Amino acid sequence: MSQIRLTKKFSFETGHALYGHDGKCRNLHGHSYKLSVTVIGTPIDDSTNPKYGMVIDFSDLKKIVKEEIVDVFDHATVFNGNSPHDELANELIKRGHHVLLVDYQPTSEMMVIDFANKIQKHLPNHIKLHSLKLYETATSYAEWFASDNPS
Ligand SMILES: Nc1nc2c(c(=O)[nH]1)N=C([C@H](O)[C@H](O)COP(=O)(O)OP(=O)(O)OP(=O)(O)O)CN2
Ligand SMILES: [Zn+2]
Repeated sequence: MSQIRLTKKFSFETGHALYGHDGKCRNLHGHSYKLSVTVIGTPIDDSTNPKYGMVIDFSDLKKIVKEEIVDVFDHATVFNGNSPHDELANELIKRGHHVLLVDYQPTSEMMVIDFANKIQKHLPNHIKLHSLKLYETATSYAEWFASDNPS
């Protein structure tokens, strides 16, 4: 049976600041992130299986990505918890804001690595994460490919 790549697209609005950056991105600002998630596998060959002909039901892929990424990052502000921004973040959390303290600099590169790890943990064994593409702006994106990152 052929290997097929399947892609679903997501979007979410997230704020961030790059502590120590030597340009405008050190300031608190936000993006309308666009994330494309591509998995690879063979379509189910059992006509009695309700998922017959599918690599993965798009709605099952959506559930994983929504729970792990979209619902967590949407309308949140992401700060590098390993930087002095942790003080500001903790003050915002105390005041009831949706803040994420991550253990990395929240660039598109580092976010796409985090997302790959989160998605991989929830995929069934027979389906592999092929790649992720994360648009931070209309003209800037980071990509993660499984083939570039053998485990
Ligand atoms: N390698 C990276 N460089 C930058 C990142 C990043 O995540 N990885 N992030 C930023 C800023 O957060 C922000 O995304 C600005 O990006 P930029 O493409 O410079 O945005 P512009 O609005 O200037 O885009 P134009 O389309 O060129 O106007 C900075 N760098
Ligand atoms: Zn930015």
